Amino acid sequence: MPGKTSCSEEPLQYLSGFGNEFCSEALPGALPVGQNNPQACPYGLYAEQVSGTAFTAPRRCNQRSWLYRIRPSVTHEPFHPLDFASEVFSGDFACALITPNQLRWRPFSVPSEAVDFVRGLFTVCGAGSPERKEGYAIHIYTASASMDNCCLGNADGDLLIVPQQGALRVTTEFGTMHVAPGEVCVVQRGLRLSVALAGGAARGYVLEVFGSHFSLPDLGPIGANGLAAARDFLTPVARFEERECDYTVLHKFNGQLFQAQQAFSPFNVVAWHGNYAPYKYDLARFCPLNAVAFDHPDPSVFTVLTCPSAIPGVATADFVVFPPRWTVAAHTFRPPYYHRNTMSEFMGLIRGAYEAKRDGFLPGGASLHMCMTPHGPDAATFERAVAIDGDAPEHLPCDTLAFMFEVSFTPRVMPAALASPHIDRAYYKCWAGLRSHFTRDPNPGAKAATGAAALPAATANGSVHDPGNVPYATAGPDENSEELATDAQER
Ligand SMILES: O=C(O)Cc1cc(O)ccc1O
Ligand SMILES: [Fe+2]
Repeated sequence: MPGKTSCSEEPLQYLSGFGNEFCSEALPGALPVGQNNPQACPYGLYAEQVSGTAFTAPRRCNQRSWLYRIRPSVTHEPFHPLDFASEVFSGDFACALITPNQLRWRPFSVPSEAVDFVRGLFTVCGAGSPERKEGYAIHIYTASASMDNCCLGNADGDLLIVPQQGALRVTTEFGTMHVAPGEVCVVQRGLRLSVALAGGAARGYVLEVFGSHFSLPDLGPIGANGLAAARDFLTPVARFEERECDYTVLHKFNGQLFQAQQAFSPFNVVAWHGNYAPYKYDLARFCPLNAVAFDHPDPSVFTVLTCPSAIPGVATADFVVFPPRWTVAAHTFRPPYYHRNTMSEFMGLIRGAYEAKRDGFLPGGASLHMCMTPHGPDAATFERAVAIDGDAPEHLPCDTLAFMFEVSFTPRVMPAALASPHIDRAYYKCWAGLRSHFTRDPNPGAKAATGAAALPAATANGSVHDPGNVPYATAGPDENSEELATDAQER
């Protein structure tokens, strides 16, 4: 292998803080002092700015970094379109499908053949347009191989990566991050990343936002502390390799993938400074706040990161986590309430079970509830929740870790996602056992009337007429038969 590799064996180090002005140099004195682009940079490096906001964005939200690198990014062959799997990995939702039905997918399977992070990306849904810099896309990745002399730069927006299985080693121009299940990372628009597997076969979720960047939510009356703390966000330190090789730069631009060759590794940044840099966060550090007297608060109380839209208080997308915690609300139906929202909700499960659905919603699977699509706890959860001692504190299992991408634009669903063999066409039946407990007695005594003993057992589907929950071309006479979805991508 020509060239030499620097710094590759050192343990990974991080800088702590959210949105800070960081400085990092892998060689002493590599950062110019007092100016950004001297006539000649230390060590003969090239200066390159990458801006994440308009030059003129207000100072409080202006983001940019300066990179000092061995060769500049511009040194590459022309980009050529790459059309692999464009029907499963996309940013174009014009032809995607609309459905008001509740959707759920069983865990997406990791391919047995060698598939890397980018080739294993599978778009589930999205809305808006990367071209207009508004909206988002939600993807699943399943990977069985590391990206090899290959990186991805995403001109379309920021990527929030949520590993569910298998740790990732995410190398960026700013340094390398180890991101295990239970942690998340953000790689912003335009910053190149190469994903290596650091824990075997990998599966996880990606939220891509086309407009603004992620920020920490305001805490309002909560005060100055709680939820995600700024100091728990970790940005990698500068770390470079000087490697001449045949290198492939993948570039996603307006939803399409392009590829260019260059003769060196792009991870050749010896020093950098600025506030536009990738970061990771351990969800175990999230400090949840919740009801300590009664009633179930809205899930926004669990917001880790928010990507604001132009409308105050309306996020393009919120990243919300449901962590292990005590649930103590008295005389309260403790699981999520039944609801219909103007925002749409994509949910994933990193581990354990989710409080509203202990069955059927599995780690590595997903659910999607559209704008005003009714949903809530399944029948078994309802029965359990009304039967328990409503005042006794309960600790939700320590291994539970569900999350939600709560989005404003109503998503369209990719045809391949609807045709996926993992789609659970019987999902709607989990609510079939929710029967009427209505009585003309205004005070029937909550437990006696609605407790588990008084309820008819939830039938899985028995007497319920099956109208077909997902009326698409791919739905056959037996909607639960996986064999029917022969044209679906096995992801
Ligand atoms: O649908 C869900 O399970 C997510 C959710 C959780 C909650 O505690 C309240 C509302 C809500 O949408
Ligand atoms: Fe919900």
